[in-house]
Amino acid sequence: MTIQRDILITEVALRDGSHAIAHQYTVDQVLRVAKALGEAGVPYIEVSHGDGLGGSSLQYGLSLTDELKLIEAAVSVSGDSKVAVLVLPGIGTIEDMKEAIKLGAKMARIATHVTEADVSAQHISKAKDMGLETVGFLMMSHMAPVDKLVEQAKLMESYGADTVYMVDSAGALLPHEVRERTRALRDHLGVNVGFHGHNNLSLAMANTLAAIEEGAVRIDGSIRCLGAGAGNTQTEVLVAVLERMGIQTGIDLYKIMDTAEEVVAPILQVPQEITRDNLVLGYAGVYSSFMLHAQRAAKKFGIDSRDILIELGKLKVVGGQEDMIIDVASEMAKARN
Ligand SMILES: CC[C@H](O)CC(=O)C(=O)O
Ligand SMILES: [Mn+2]
Repeated sequence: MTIQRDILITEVALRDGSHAIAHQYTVDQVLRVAKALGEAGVPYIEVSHGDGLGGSSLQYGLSLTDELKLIEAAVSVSGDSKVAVLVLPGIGTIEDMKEAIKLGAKMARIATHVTEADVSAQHISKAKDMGLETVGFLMMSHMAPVDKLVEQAKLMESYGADTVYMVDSAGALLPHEVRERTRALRDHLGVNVGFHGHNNLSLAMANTLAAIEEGAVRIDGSIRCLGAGAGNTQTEVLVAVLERMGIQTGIDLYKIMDTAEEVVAPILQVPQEITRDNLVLGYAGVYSSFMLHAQRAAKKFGIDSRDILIELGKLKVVGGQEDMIIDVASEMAKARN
């Protein structure tokens, strides 16, 4: 039987959520979550270190478990769901993708800063050659004006991406900005448009609906908001809202709610809430994945983590510049003494 899906959801808790739990996923947790997501009918499940394949490092945070073991575990229990991997050129290599394919990964999402799509050329074309469904993932999309975003998305399309995502990494975009950007992408691309939000300003759902209304057909969610910062658009809530709107996701509402409550909630180290630090991520336009790093630096140097995040926002620090968090905190501590 073919399942009707108007919108294809990629569940990112087993990748983006890795940031929220300091990359401490165990094989057992991944087995339980991926099995339940598969049974609920989630079409795509992303599994990798939070910063993508090869991300386990002192700079980004060491994984408790080798991500290849986590991918293998997810593939073994996820049934008809496809397992996806995230790859940031400069961190994850073509060899890493080959390993993931051997284990059964079916989709690669190649992520770059919103103005640096050119560095994705080789990864996107290789991923396509190797038979993967391929997504271009333009992170920190709030940092580029609409025409720049479109230009960069077109580059990814030209390299062979099947879908290009606007990624609101900081949860900083407002609904009218998402609307305008999605419409422009829709007007200028021949491939699917996707949206990945973060809930730091409590706008992930509103932004997701704005993106869908303007033609986005690929949407990311994290179950129980298990994503970086305040998490992403909450998958089980999104399924319910879309069902009310008559939009089919092909996901079983009761099963995804049960997964959230019984399988994912016990994994959370703290509830995923819009804490003051998460709010500041969205307000200042800072990478959601910087949160735990900033909190650690705040503790070490005795600085208010909000001041560090605001300064990082002013400096327009982007992914890969995690070392700047320590620099900023130590400069602030020096200036104070
Ligand atoms: C550092 C990679 C990042 O977590 C990817 C992502 O989900 C985002 O930019 O929001
Ligand atoms: Mn994210």
